[in-house]
Amino acid sequence: MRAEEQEHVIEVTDLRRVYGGGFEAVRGIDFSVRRGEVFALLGTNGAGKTSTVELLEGLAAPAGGRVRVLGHDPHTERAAVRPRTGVMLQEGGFPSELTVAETTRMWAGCVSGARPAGEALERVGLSGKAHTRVKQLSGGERRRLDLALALLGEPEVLFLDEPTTGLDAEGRRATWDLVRELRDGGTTVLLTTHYLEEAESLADRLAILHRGRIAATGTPAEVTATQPSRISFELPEGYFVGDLPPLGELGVGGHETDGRTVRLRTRELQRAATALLVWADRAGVELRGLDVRSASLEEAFLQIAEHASGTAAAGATETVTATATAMESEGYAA
Ligand SMILES: Nc1ncnc2c1ncn2[C@@H]1O[C@H](COP(=O)(O)OP(=O)(O)OP(=O)(O)O)[C@@H](O)[C@H]1O
Repeated sequence: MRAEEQEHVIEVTDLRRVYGGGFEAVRGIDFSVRRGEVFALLGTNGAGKTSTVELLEGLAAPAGGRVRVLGHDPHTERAAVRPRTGVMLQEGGFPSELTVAETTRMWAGCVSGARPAGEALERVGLSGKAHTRVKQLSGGERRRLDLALALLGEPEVLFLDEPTTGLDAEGRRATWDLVRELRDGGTTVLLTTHYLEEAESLADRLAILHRGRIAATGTPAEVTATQPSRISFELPEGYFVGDLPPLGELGVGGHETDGRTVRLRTRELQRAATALLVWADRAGVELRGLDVRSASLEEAFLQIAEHASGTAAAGATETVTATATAMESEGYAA
């Protein structure tokens, strides 16, 4: 790996965000993103994803901890960071009477060294809508316009807050392709998403946020590997669970039955599946509906969120009595 690829372009340490009234939306999180990586922030509604991204973008000051983007504090050294980053917020909020081309040109006027408007629109597949008024765009087309504007300055770091919300399957895939293309060109991308498939397919690494804390982080495969694999099948006629080989010896950590359907959970998938198939073969029976699968990111996400809910229940209503210096300074106070 080249030295510049190891460079952390985003570094977050014990980051906290407190809103007016003392609500702590981000409760001390740590992560870093290397140059050229796609990093996804996942989380349930209200987990703190947007609150975190806004701190990375320098839109607000943290209540505690430290954030560095390209080696600078994005809030106090905004002038050094802003020209090198592209931001796609959840709500673009453009004047709805302007056309797509006018909006793009207007935005380009605020960006130093902006690429031509036509090129940015071409990149996101909006060239055909250049003369359409923004108010006449579909939700998905607006998201693509947001993305075109974020790309105008050819940013080194791109922040995408739910970039594919409202896009149809084709639009979503086109956006994924574009993100991969940007990553391959060396752009660092931090995105938030509700779509686990999106994170699984795009992210080099991810963090699952839950109630302002990181509940799990790693590559999609590492996060998924924290969950057991599953085997399900129908018990053959005349057989009971007790007739199966001893489940504990197969590395099966738990099982459920639903009528004749048996579901096993195991961290030793190959051993458990092999023993089961050998048993069925020797008994001369068919395991109907046999389904053997590793955990998906979705299962990992649901398990982690559920577990974190249980352990965080006591702290769910936690607020902090923030000091005035820790409070938001940019109109976020309630
Ligand atoms: N301006 C604000 N004032 C007070 N609380 C806020 C403010 N903005 C957000 N919050 C609260 O902070 C928490 C985190 O919100 P945030 O928007 O960061 O979550 P999110 O993970 O992006 O959620 P979603 O997936 O729903 O977009 C929520 O409980 C939200 O209600």
